[in-house]
Amino acid sequence: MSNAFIALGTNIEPREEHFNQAIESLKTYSSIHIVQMSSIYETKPVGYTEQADFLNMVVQVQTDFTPFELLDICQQIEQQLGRKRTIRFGPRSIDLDVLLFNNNTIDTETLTIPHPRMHERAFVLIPLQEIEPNLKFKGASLKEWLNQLSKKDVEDVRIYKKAQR
Ligand SMILES: Nc1ncnc2c1ncn2[C@@H]1O[C@H](COP(=O)(O)OP(=O)(O)OP(=O)(O)O)[C@@H](O)[C@H]1O
Ligand SMILES: Nc1nc2c(c(=O)[nH]1)N=C(CO)CN2
Repeated sequence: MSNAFIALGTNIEPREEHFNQAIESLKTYSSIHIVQMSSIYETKPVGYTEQADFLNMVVQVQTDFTPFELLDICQQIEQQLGRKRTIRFGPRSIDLDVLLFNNNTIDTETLTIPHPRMHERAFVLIPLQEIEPNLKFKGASLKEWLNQLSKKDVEDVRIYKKAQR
């Protein structure tokens, strides 16, 4: 069994429903077990700022799939939920990014692990820190990566719905 973290993002309504459907779709695979889910955070758009606020969260899964198979499943779920690719970093009904897969480093045309932009995204690091506070990647802890970000980036990530534990 491998251990992986997947980041979810949405900024098209019904946002929470998109998360619910994506998680239900992940659960339909007998080779994917959801181990932990973060709270849901409401976050200011990063990159392309003229768009609605996002909901973001991170889930930890155990899986028998390869990283490439897991990426493929994430992309199938995006398609099912009507993801359209128009503006880069623009609005989306759902985005599922594979953040980490065991301690693997992968650098191919279609898949990069660790996710190439995760270390600069408070909307990823904060939910990840909630469920796996001691995690390290690319030689630094989540706290160290977060300390590199601006105060505003961190403040722009707010709890929207606390996880039930
Ligand atoms: N770790 C990864 N997780 C998801 N997609 C990845 C990863 N590494 C590379 N990719 C590639 O990135 C491509 C673009 O992904 P996508 O359209 O979701 O980008 P985006 O959501 O607009 O931006 P970002 O990748 O910064 O979140 C995908 O087709 C996929 O092949
Ligand atoms: N707050 C926030 N901003 C973003 C997000 C996201 O998920 N949340 N995703 C992006 C492209 O992947 C671009 N900008």
